[in-house]
Amino acid sequence: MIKIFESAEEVANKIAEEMNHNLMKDENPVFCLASGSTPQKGYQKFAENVDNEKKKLKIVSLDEWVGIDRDSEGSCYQMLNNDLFSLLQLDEEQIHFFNGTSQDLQEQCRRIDRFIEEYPITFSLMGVGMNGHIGLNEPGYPVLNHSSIVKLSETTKTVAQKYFNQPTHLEEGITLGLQQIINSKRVIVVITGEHKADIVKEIFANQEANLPAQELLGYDHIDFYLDMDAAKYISRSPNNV
Ligand SMILES: O=C(O)[C@H](O)[C@@H](O)[C@H](O)[C@H](O)COP(=O)(O)O
Repeated sequence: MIKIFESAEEVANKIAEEMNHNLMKDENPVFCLASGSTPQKGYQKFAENVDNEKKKLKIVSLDEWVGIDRDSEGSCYQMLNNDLFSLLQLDEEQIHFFNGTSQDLQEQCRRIDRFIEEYPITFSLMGVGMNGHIGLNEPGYPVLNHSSIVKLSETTKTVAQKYFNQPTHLEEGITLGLQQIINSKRVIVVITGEHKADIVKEIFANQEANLPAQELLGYDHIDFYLDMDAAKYISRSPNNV
């Protein structure tokens, strides 16, 4: 389902509601969460109202920049830590993240893949890149079944500079495979802001575009939540399209 909300604020409320619902309903909740700007407010709203149920939560890494230390500004870990983990005061054992500075990145992939086999993802929240990427599954790659090291597109390298406080050299990322995200029990994909309106049009109106985000269309357990700004070329009113 594609649902269009009046504002980004309403999308943030929906994110918090979905997270809360999925935390309560599963005995062993395993969340896979995008970092980045889109879900920040939703995470904060979720953190404001969550109770002791958070103790049963496990977090599995979606992606990380290769070569960027997890504790440095702009790493995927650091963004999620600021927006969610620290607010929830999660224990270190609850968080299972790729280490982008490891000497053995393949082992990082295998470690996270083993974790997912043991603890299947119950809830994934994805953003969409300006080039239609999901996690760091970039356009041009086949649908990946496992965690992988990928070459970043020029768009991703440029856009990602907004996360860093100084120009940062990025070439590769480590990411869950698109198929692993699709295999989650429940997935929501969140897109907000006028700057995403062009890519939204491509995703929903250009079947030839071959974008990673398009691989998530057509599943009953995957919903897309957009605000009116992002949806401006595909709809004139808040609604389902
Ligand atoms: O940051 C991440 O963890 C994801 O890899 C990435 O896919 C992100 O969700 C999009 O690039 C959108 O980013 P914004 O929300 O910052 O636009």
